[in-house]
Amino acid sequence: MTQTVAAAAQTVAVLGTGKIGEALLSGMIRAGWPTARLLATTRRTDRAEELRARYGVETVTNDEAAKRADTLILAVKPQDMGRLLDELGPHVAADRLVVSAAAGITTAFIEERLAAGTAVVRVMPNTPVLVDEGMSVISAGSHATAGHLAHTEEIFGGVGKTLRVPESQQDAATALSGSGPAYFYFLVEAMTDAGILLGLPRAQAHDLIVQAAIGAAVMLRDSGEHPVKLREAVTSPAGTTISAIRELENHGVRAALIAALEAARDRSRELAGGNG
Ligand SMILES: NC(=O)C1=CN([C@@H]2O[C@H](COP(=O)(O)OP(=O)(O)OC[C@H]3O[C@@H](n4cnc5c(N)ncnc54)[C@H](OP(=O)(O)O)[C@@H]3O)[C@@H](O)[C@H]2O)C=CC1
Ligand SMILES: O=C(O)[C@@H]1CCC=N1
Repeated sequence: MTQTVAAAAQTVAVLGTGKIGEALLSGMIRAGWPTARLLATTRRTDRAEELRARYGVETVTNDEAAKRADTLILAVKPQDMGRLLDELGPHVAADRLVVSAAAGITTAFIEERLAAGTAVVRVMPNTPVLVDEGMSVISAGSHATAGHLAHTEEIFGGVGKTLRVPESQQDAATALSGSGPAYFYFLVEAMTDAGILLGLPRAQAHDLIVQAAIGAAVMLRDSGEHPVKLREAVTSPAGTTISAIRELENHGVRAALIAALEAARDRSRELAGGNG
């Protein structure tokens, strides 16, 4: 997908180019950002070499990224954020936009460690940005303007959908959307094991479940129907599906999912406190 990048004159740096940082970097390149306008930072030189070879982007130190980039996307682990901000603080001019993709880290946590008035935006993306089907949930910090939010949407909108929420909803959004893909992979893994139990070869079981997941996802997205209605259409009287649903209810799968997402939300809330 090649798009016109209105803000192409802007330089964007990804600081901490691991799994999500690389996914974003590759997505921005697919969306038409000139590599000359992108910078990446890493902690290890072998990782920097890998990124240069794979994408042709310049890799620099965190200080240099802070000096040269208009927008800094912070993609280190929440536990590394305090240290990174201590390192960056003196080098980030107050006219820069700082975007954090870290779970749990509040915009206030970042603002306190940067020059007064620096614009900060908090974003929770997810790994389907790798296939341009990401979801990025966006909240403004106290100095971020409509222009800063629009610029952030331009970056993340190139690799999927975006949604603005008040920052008070970010931990919940992280539980649903940031972590969300992992729950579906977990279900596919478990259902493939069930296929083995029922005597199917693993590859065939995998293909059947993945296609069921894709079909169900497209119907959920495109039909406009409530999931209950879609499930009822599969569930024939005295048939196979209701036998399975009874077992899911007997095993408390609905309650387990609610508890799981609540635990993810609570962990997100804890993470800003994990910086020392
Ligand atoms: N993975 C996901 O699905 C999602 C992750 N996130 C958030 O993204 C962030 C990163 O997660 P993820 O990509 O999974 O983790 P990774 O560990 O893959 O990426 C973090 C990267 O940051 C590097 N790093 C750490 N400190 C520095 C530093 N001071 N300077 C430069 N680079 C540094 C690490 O280097 P090294 O390799 O040497 O450790 C690592 O490559 C987290 O805050 C997470 O909450 C948000 C949404 C989804
Ligand atoms: O597991 C995590 O903490 C990160 C944040 C959302 C998805 N992965």
